[in-house]
Amino acid sequence: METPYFEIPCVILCGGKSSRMGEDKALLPFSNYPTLSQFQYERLKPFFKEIYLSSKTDKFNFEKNLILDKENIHSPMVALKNIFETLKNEDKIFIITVDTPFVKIETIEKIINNSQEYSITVAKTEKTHNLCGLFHKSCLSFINKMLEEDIHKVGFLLKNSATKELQFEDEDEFLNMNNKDEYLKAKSIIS
Ligand SMILES: Nc1nc2c(ncn2[C@@H]2O[C@H](COP(=O)(O)OP(=O)(O)OP(=O)(O)O)[C@@H](O)[C@H]2O)c(=O)[nH]1
Repeated sequence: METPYFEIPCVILCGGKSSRMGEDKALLPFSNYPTLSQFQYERLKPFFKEIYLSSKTDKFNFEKNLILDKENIHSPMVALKNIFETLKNEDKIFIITVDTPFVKIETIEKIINNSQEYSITVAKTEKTHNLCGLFHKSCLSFINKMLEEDIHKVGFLLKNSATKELQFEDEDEFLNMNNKDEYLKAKSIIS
């Protein structure tokens, strides 16, 4: 099979509070990398025309492209706003979270290839993976409207946009690390 290459940017969300983890999950060691952020960045980089980390501060100790949030409040909606405003010449951006290191490239390819007529195309297994998918810049006006009204739920954005939820079967692929148990589980899978 040919290695995919996507002519769009990918942005990895790394600026959350990590309150359930108790420490910044973006900076936890993972696999052979000093941090999960670097793992996710290096793993996805070869497949996209550009790759970025989205965060509140430059807390990363490696060479990378970075998009800093302009607002201090913790919210993925704030991150999405800053991403679209920074990459303003891009129509479509692939968004993924730092804490989902097992999402397959074939899955990303399927999402991108099935996104044509939608504003947002995200992965779904039993639940919808709101921040694993392709977002079109047409979302930005609704994101701004939500932020004006202090609404921060990504689910609300999806419900009110032309969203396609693409079904996948492998739940393990979407393992995300919110707490220490999930981190230990992910580490045992990767090593
Ligand atoms: N850039 C940026 N990313 C964010 C922000 N808030 C959340 N994220 C990212 O969005 C993704 C989903 O966040 P969650 O895992 O639900 O929340 P979290 O804040 O990291 O963790 P909890 O405090 O335990 O809920 C993660 O990859 C976060 O790093 C933000 O304000 N700015």
